Amino acid sequence: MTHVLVVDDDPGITRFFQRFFAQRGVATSSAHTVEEFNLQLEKEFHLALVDIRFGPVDGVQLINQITRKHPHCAVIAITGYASVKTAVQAMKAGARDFIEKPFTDIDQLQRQLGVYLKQPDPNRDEDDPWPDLCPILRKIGMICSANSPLLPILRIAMRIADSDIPILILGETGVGKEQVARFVHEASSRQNNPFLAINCAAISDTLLESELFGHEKGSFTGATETRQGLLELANKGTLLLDEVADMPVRLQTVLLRVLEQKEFLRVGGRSPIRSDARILSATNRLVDQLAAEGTFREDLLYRLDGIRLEIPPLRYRKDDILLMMRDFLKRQDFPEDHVSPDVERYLTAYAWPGNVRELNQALRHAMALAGNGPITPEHLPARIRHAVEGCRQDRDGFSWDQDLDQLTKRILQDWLQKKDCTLEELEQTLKQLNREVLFRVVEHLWFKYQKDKSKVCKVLGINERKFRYILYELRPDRGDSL
Ligand SMILES: Nc1ncnc2c1ncn2[C@@H]1O[C@H](COP(=O)(O)OP(=O)(O)OP(=O)(O)O)[C@@H](O)[C@H]1O
Repeated sequence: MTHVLVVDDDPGITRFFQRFFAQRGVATSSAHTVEEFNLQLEKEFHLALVDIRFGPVDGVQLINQITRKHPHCAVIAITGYASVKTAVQAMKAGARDFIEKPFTDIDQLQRQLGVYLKQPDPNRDEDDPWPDLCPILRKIGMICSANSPLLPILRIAMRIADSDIPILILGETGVGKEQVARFVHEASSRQNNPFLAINCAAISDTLLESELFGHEKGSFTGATETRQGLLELANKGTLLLDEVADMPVRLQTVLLRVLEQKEFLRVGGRSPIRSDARILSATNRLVDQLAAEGTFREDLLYRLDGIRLEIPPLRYRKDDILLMMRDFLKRQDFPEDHVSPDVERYLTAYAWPGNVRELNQALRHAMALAGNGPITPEHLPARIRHAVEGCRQDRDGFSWDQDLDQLTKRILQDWLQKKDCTLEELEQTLKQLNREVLFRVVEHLWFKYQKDKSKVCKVLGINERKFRYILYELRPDRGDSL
């Protein structure tokens, strides 16, 4: 018999669920206190509903405990309407979904929870482990393995796809931010309308303005006819502002006004235009730092940053690397068994600073060199071979030298590109480097110990409060994601 655990300090809520599940032939246990929770944790259950405001205790911690002790148990967070952000944090901690109090729509609750009460289907297609996500992944050609740290992010994306919460997608270059934006679009009821993206870093201030908002005929030299902008074209669909942190400051001000007033003017236009485009934004920059330095408007950041989806770097997604490799070769009709096992070792040991984009390039390179023969490590780009062969790896095959070398180079290169490099700036750059290295250490341990905060703290020799403090000190933009 299916067994559900309800963790809520409000007896009204536990009684409600006891009745709800009894009517559906499901046994329920409840926990109103931490002591009761600890007792229940030792028992077996298939589904747990956890209030994220559980008295003095952080419900997210309880979710963590359940998912570690019962990895196959689905956990659903219970949240008040105003705390969707916290619910998203709960999903980052391993909850599969969240339900919002008060429960007024019983049919909706039945639909949401019913999925988790079903017995596993013996005929289930093993290639389709998440029937809700897989059709979308297939449609957009996106790969995500069952163990991927990307999976909880996609679950969150799926859950908030139809809301109007602004989504800010963060992650290193080539990690799949645009793919995730497309996923949000496809998971929403906007899917049959356009999905458009614009790179805010790639074009000049005036061209970007005209691309975004359109222009009237004759509004500037070369404007020979009236053109709609992307905001207008994406009406009822989705517009991704890629590299949003690089948007020129003047346009940031215009965009903020447009988001506030919900209407805009074409360049040279007089009549306000309304667009029901859902705006998503993405960046690989440290956006909070830019806001603190004044290069990115804080009020605009606040507007765009309803919920952050942090896309994990490819080096923490080793199963994804192998799945992507197989998928790539399959699409090129390259026989899968034509790849030497050593290649897989190289691919999973490399740090992939250019993430998925770099992986695809490396596979293209290897295929071209291998011709009709099997792909061996010699066919991989030299930088990958050298990085893997020349580096020290820890017991998991993680290559610190490579990862930290690349990080150092990137940060110092950024510094060198500044026009007048003063000593003071160098000092700041080195401080930033220090922080980044420390953050990488924490990030690495976080994934290594499968997000078990207490284990990470033990290794670092600090308590959990200090851990949070360090994270926010190091990278306020990423503290949320760990
Ligand atoms: N999970 C994935 N499965 C399959 N392909 C992917 C995945 N993630 C990214 N890609 C591919 O990798 C390439 C880069 O992805 P994308 O443009 O989404 O990254 P990005 O983070 O937006 O990059 P940038 O920072 O340069 O804007 C694209 O060709 C995309 O199709």
